[in-house]
Amino acid sequence: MNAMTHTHSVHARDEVVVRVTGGRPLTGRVMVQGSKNIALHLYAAALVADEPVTLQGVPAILDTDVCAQILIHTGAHATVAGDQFTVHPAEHVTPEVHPDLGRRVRTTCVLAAAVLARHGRVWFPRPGGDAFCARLFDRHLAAMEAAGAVVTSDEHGFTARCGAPGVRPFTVDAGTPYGPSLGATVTALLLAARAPGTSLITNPSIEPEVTEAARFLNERGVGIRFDRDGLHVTGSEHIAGGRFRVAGDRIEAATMIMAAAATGGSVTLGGITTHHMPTGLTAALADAGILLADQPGGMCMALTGPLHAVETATGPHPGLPTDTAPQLAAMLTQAHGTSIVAERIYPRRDTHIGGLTAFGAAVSSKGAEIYVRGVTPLRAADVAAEDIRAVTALLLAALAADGTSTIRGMYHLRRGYGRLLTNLATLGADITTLPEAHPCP
Ligand SMILES: CC(=O)N[C@H]1[C@@H](OP(=O)(O)OP(=O)(O)OC[C@H]2O[C@@H](n3ccc(=O)[nH]c3=O)[C@H](O)[C@@H]2O)O[C@H](CO)[C@@H](O)[C@@H]1O
Ligand SMILES: C=C(OP(=O)(O)O)C(=O)O
Repeated sequence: MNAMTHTHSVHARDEVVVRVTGGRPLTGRVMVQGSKNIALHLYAAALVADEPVTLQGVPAILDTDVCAQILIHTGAHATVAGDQFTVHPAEHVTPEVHPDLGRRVRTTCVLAAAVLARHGRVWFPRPGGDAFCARLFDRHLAAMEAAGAVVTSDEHGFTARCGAPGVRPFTVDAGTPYGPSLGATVTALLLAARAPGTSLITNPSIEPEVTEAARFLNERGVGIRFDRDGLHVTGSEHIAGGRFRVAGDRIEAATMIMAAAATGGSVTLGGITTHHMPTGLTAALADAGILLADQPGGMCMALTGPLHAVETATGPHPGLPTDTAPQLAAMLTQAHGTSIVAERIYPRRDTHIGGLTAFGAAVSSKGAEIYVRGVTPLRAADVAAEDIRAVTALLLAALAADGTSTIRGMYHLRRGYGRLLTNLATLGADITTLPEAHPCP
């Protein structure tokens, strides 16, 4: 019998609204959670192991709960103890990614690749996650086909099936018109990890999600070498288990730094160092007037003076992460001058603009570019967020605004942040959560 202690119900979208009274500088020290996106890719990587794997420092968020249930649905035994997630390989496998839960998270294809790598066949639905624009997954299917699977689609999803003896060594390109695909690189890594021979992934992503998944596999017997041709992966017949720690969440860290900067405060963060922060992010922050420095057990930030406008663009690691651009736009409402934040990973990612405008921000978009004019005094607003980073951009605006704001769409926050609201309150934010009032029938 599989056992799991849930921190969330994975089925109910039981909502709360958040009330924020802005205008208080955020100051103090808090811990960042383990990285959402690294953890989610490691949940998939844990499925290719032949022995129990314990992931330490797992964030208590909806997406990790959903992924845990997906692993259990495949037949794996999973337990949670505090921030540790342990998965034991399945004795009796159900080679499918749960049809409903698989539509809730983005890593569906990566999870499917792990099942295919171990068991030679899998069914999976179309991936979920945020829907701010079309998010393609053709390179994931290409990797499965290159590894010898025949991939067919039905009304609800896809079947990938290899002949005996399962996945074979392959070459696949992880490049897309928007740069290397993070997810497809991990999909290819997991397939190659169990293929008998050496595979080559050309144009691989080098996001921390990839390098941590590669380190996880390498420590467990998979040969991994990176050179100018790409990632060379030599599969292993036996992939060991054991413990692996999830790195700190650089996106949550960036969010708290920007919230502190927008409110004229200063924070120290435990569980993360400047080494975890991509240089594209630290450069944009430095241009805005925010400096980061390591401290024992963490990192601190300081403002060099009033915030300045910046011109920056998201990009592949170590560029400015796309997952920080909405929060950056919110912070830049409090910077002097006109900023431009261009989105280069997605054709469009601007669901935060409407909400920021409701706070009185002078924000607009033209194609993939977002323009922010500051300094604009923000006023309280009643807004709803549509996705995970838009919700934190709106929270950040509320923290900098005059008066009490209401933010809806907390389902998106719960997907990726386990204790952001608690952390912000510890730093001095005036935040309360209330059950959402439902209209009378
Ligand atoms: C490189 C990068 O910054 N990746 C981001 C991407 O990861 P995620 O893994 O979700 O997305 P990918 O890195 O695969 O996608 C990057 C781009 O490539 C395109 N694409 C992707 C796969 C594919 O098969 N074909 C294709 O064309 C996507 O539509 C997108 O425009 O979104 C996550 C959530 O916001 C972020 O945490 C990641 O940092
Ligand atoms: C968009 C994000 O998540 P997902 O890929 O899970 O939708 C994100 O982490 O910013």
